[in-house]
Amino acid sequence: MFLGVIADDFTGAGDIAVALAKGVGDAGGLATVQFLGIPTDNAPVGTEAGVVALKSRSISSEDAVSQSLQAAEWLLSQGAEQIIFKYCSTFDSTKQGNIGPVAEALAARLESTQVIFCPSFPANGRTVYQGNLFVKDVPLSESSMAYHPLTPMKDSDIRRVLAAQCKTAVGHVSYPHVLSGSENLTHAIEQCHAPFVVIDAITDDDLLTIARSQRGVRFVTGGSGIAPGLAHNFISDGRAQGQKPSVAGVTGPEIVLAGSCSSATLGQIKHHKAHHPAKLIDVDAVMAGTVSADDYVTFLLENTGKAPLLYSSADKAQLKRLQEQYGVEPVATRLDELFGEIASKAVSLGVRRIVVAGGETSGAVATALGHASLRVGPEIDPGVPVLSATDGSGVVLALKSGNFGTPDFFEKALHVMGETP
Ligand SMILES: Nc1ncnc2c1ncn2[C@@H]1O[C@H](COP(=O)(O)OP(=O)(O)O)[C@@H](O)[C@H]1O
Ligand SMILES: O=C(O)[C@@H](O)C(=O)COP(=O)(O)O
Repeated sequence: MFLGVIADDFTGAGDIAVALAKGVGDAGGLATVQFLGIPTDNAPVGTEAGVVALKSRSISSEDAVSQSLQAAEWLLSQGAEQIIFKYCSTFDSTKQGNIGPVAEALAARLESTQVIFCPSFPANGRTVYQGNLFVKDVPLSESSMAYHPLTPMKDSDIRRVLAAQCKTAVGHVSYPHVLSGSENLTHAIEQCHAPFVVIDAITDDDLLTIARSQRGVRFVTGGSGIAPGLAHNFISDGRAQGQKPSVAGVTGPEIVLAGSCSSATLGQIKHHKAHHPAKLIDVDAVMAGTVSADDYVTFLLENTGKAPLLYSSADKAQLKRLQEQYGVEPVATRLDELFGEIASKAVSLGVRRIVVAGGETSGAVATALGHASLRVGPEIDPGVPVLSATDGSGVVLALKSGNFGTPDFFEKALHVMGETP
């Protein structure tokens, strides 16, 4: 294993896994496997990049640090030379962290005196300029991320967001240094004299420059945007051959589950509902215990073949009412459990293709399904691959970050899952 990734949620893990597997242009990427939780066994022979998916974004900082350190130990034991801490391209975090505390702990373990922070992901409209994160043409704090159910992002200046989460000094390397090429950039990073360095990046070319500057660096942090270049470092050095991600297609019964309340998912639900059977989860009934997973599984199984959608997703006003009435954590936890239970019942009854919208929701579903690892297949939309269980169960998953994907994503995902390379 050349590269080891610790991802703070399951959709983010798939996002970076496909970026590493694709690499740069025709040169291809690394043989990448995504692990669900901290593995107990060795990685499959031939794994060049291993991505450990944690569900550590919204848990306590202590737990996030402890799990991330354990993941790092396993990756190091598999031979990983470079460790990446992958967080969201919108820097999703709570007031306490967990980006800052986890990065501090990993930097100490890996004896890194300087660490870059690079969430930029231009393919999905996330760029960083003057230390401020933009989502398409608006600052982060004016995007829908300001209303996220668990990690509302109210400040676009990620230098300030990071500094508030940790004791380590946070510096900044500005855009002109990135434009000046990787050698000059390396020098600018050193000159910054702060242990944590936020770097501006607007285009994919900028990310390649930044990735080149990180060749041989033991610890890097970022979104998935920087990953193709980091994979490419091993290919251009002649250490890996480069390959294209592919997995065998599956055409079995299908379901779509959405727990994300992000604006892209709300648009995808609206689009999908117009032509497919869809059911909204009655959150009040769930909280009162008057509906069960079985009720919803029945709806899904009655409609397989027609791409049935089950969703809890709510708009800003509904979300506010539900969270005020039941509490943010209790309602999210109950819905995550429900989605997990529904998915595992559906698989036991023959469902083989599952599309999930939402990072936490995907984490709950994938954990409930219990696959130890997933092979990375083709990319459906930027940052969302087909993932195929390696345990012979024939299950394929598409775990979509809330704000990723075109309006027709759900149908498209089911179609790509069925394609054989
Ligand atoms: N109607 C709802 N009311 C309150 N919370 C909800 C509702 N629907 C979903 N949630 C919770 O909101 C969170 C959405 O987060 P997530 O799945 O990570 O989506 P995203 O990828 O958009 O961030 C989940 O924990 C989910 O259980
Ligand atoms: O980096 C990204 O934007 C994604 O990989 C990601 O982590 C998004 O998080 P969710 O929307 O919570 O899935």
